[in-house]
Amino acid sequence: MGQAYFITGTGTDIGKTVVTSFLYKTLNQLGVKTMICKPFQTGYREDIQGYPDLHWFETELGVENSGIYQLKPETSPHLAIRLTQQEIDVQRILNRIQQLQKEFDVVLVEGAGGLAVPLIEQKAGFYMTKDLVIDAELPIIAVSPSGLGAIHDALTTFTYAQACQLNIQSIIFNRFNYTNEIHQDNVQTIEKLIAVSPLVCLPNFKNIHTEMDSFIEKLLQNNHFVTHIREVFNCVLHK
Ligand SMILES: Nc1ncnc2c1ncn2[C@@H]1O[C@H](COP(=O)(O)OP(=O)(O)OP(=O)(O)O)[C@@H](O)[C@H]1O
Ligand SMILES: C[C@H](N)[C@H](N)CCCCCC(=O)O
Ligand SMILES: [Mg+2]
Repeated sequence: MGQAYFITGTGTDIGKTVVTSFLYKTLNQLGVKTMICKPFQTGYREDIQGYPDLHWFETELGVENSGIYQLKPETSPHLAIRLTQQEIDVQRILNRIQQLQKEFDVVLVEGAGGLAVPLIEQKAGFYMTKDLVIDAELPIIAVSPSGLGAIHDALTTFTYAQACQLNIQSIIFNRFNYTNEIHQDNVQTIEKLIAVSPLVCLPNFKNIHTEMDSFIEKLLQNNHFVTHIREVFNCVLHK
């Protein structure tokens, strides 16, 4: 039986899909049978005649059927559901994740937006992203930017996760500027504040389509990284 991990972040547009793709490629390189699942995708895009994350996973990684619910309005899931009157069955999501865990060693489940996002508005209140994480019993991998403002965003996300008694397994920084003092200090300061060591700092790729593979190739020669990713993914790695 494999394990699913929830990929969340400090907000929308911060790189969850890019990080999910990075992890998918890296784990596959390490012989780990990996799949991606995006339970809620909002924001239909006319230019691609589809949904951005699902389209990315298909065109960049060849991963099909990563979605469960797609909603056209480019909004929070709870509002898109209200606007479209789409029926949502949480059990369908839980069953899909369960089924994928039977078929794969690792399942990367990407959230919609940041961690504190409402998914479904119910009479009794909101079914939040954290409720899905709890119901599906998922450890979390958080994605954070590293530039100015990242300390607040990362710390509030982690504090919210702790308040919800969620397990933050690891953090990955995105669009990291290796020569910038603020970026360097932010990563160190955030690590001190949340006591979770970053798995990797992804650079701001000039051409993400061509540069990520060589970045991963170099990284896999670093034994410290391979040991660390082995720990994060609970030694499901075969090699
Ligand atoms: N490290 C990076 N290098 C280059 N481009 C990046 C990087 N990270 C993100 N991007 C680009 O920034 C945009 C937002 O990234 P991404 O789609 O991964 O965000 P997201 O958090 O998944 O957003 P959403 O909340 O909509 O799912 C995309 O166009 C993506 O290609
Ligand atoms: C449309 C966007 N790209 C994401 N798919 C959904 C973002 C939800 C954000 C909710 C909020 O924090 O206000
Ligand atoms: Mg995304």
